Amino acid sequence: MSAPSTWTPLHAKVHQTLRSRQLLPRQRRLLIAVSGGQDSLCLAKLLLDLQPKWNWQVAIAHCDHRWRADSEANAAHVQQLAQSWQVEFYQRTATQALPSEAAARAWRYQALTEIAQAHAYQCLVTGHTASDRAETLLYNLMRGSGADGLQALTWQRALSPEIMLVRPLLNLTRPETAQFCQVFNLPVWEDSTNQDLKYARNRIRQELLPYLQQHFNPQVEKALAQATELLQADVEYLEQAAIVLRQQAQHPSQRGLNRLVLGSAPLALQRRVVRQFLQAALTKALNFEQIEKVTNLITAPNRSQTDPFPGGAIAVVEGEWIWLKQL
Ligand SMILES: Nc1ncnc2c1ncn2[C@@H]1O[C@H](COP(=O)(O)OP(=O)(O)OP(=O)(O)O)[C@@H](O)[C@H]1O
Repeated sequence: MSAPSTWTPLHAKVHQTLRSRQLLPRQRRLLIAVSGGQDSLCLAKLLLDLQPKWNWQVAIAHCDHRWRADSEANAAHVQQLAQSWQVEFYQRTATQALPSEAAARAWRYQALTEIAQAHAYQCLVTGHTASDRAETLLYNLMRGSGADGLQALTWQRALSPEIMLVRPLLNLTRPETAQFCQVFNLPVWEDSTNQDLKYARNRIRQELLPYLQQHFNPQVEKALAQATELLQADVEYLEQAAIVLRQQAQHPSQRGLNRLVLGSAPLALQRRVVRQFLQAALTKALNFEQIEKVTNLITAPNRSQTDPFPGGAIAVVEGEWIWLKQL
């Protein structure tokens, strides 16, 4: 596949991470999501260089959101690079306007998952770094997320029963990927929207983080990425404990929660059980206030109830039970 190249400390670091976290097992079919930016080029080069050690089958996918005037040229650039590496290349182009960053992201993950499904790739691999983690943590903190929102950007998560999303570069910083690209002379495509300060993420990257670095902690990105790592382990543990408690508290009809069982549990678990219960029953993500109203019913007087949720159900106290009822 790729020409043998120098083995750098970054190769060793990623190889070690893959081993210790068992992120990309041997012989898997990997679909690498490449935007053309420094992080995903660094990722693609590293995985191609490590490929002989792991016997993966590797391909590259690019999504053209058609957001920027140069997006077609960007896609062609990535295609050419894939060709020069002699790697299978897939591309999707948006057919309708994507009105926001969130819409673009949702479309991109959908498109990448479809490619992976159609061609039996077991792992979709992205170039998210510790710097992305630090930015996401700050962004979510300012929106009032709980631990679950703060632990965003996990090393891996299932996109479907057959496909894992894997992020092997979460312990590299953006300066490290930039340097790597420079050393190997990788043709990075500069995304002009990265400079646009109307996007909150760019302001965090270009204004907030440099400020924190200068005035508080030169290693602030690493520190924030580490905080994410700690939160992730806590969230995993709490979610597991909540699943066990929910099994004890939930009525077999799945429409009721037992207040006596929940009453003696810590608030952190009560909230999680209520959220899991509501999400399963209403199949909608609910906001903090809605979850809080049901959690308060654990100790509320008999006959207390909530306002209707989207879809028209309410939660009502009847003796030792909280019931979800359709109005
Ligand atoms: N147009 C694209 N085509 C293919 N892959 C992409 C594209 N844009 C981003 N990616 C993948 O996603 C990774 C993260 O990119 P970026 O930080 O720009 O996206 P984001 O919108 O912040 O994503 P997320 O919500 O997943 O954090 C890249 O390293 C790359 O692997």
